[in-house]
Amino acid sequence: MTLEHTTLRKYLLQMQKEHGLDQDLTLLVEDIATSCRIISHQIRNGPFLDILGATETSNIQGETQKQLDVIANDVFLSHCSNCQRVAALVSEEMDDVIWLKETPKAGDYLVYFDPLDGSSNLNVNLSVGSIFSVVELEQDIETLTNEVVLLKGTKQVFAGYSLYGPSTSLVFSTGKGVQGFTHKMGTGEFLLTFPDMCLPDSTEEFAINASRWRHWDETIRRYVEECIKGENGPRQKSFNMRWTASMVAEIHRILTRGGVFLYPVDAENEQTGGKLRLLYEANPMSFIVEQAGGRASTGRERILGVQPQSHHQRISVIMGCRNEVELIESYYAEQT
Ligand SMILES: O=P(O)(O)OC[C@H]1O[C@](O)(COP(=O)(O)O)[C@@H](O)[C@@H]1O
Ligand SMILES: [Mg+2]
Ligand SMILES: [Mg+2]
Repeated sequence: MTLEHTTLRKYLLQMQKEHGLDQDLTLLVEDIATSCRIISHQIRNGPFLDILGATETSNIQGETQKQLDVIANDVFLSHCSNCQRVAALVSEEMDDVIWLKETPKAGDYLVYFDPLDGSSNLNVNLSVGSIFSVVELEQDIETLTNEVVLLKGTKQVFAGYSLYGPSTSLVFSTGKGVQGFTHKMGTGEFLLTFPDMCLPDSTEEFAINASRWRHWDETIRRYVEECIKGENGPRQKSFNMRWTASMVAEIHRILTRGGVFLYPVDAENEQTGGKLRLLYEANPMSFIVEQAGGRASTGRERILGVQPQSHHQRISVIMGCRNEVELIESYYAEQT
């Protein structure tokens, strides 16, 4: 049977049958897909509902919340709590871990999410997304502490994102490659439109917020400078650059046509460890990128191997086509 245009339900059932995908995880993935469908609808009707603006509240990271950050968070909260195996939820928009079980057991799930990524793009009608990740507990838990949710990205059993662009995409991995679905207007189904998404090893496109040049360390400056020098520089080829200020849009473009994405730790953000959050931005995207054949690194180590220290921890992020990420890692190795 060809998988092309298979519905999400059919794909998940096939994964259950052929790869032993857990039935509860299947239900959770469907709840996540429902959340994305609802959020997509809210975003597309945002101007009518007058919900594109800011709230008067800030999240734990000190960022002003958009109304849709809060709405999207509520949607994820209510739908991801449906699955009986979910023990806890961790969100960019919530200060604390939300515990759904008092005594979680081995096999229960922890769900991490950035309900709306790139939300500064909302009121200019550019792409935003949601990012999500699921980890399975390896042991029974007797005391509920934040340490319980501080698990390495290598422990993820599912990670994905939804991109609310010209169409709504749902891209995820259960550890068996990366599958891209598109929300079909009219029926509301997610259909498999981009099976087995793969990254090429090389690229001629990079993505970085170049306005931060003055804050970068010498490795990042060297890498970007060499790209910009084009055919006559050490790379001997011409590079293109993109920056959409939405990690989801950025990674989706890279999965589709190659590239490398950088949001490195720099002199301005080093006190917090970088800009992007490890548990619900860097880890899920690293899982996807690795599953598509790419590489995800802090510049000095594999992101998925980093032991989290706190649930809103930030980290340096360099991910995408393997050759570029390895080149930057080799530059960092030379620096020390
Ligand atoms: O505004 P900057 O510094 O370019 O940062 C853009 C980055 O910040 C983020 O928007 C952070 O995500 P949130 O909108 O979830 O806070 C990334 O998606 C994006 O890569
Ligand atoms: Mg984000
Ligand atoms: Mg966000």
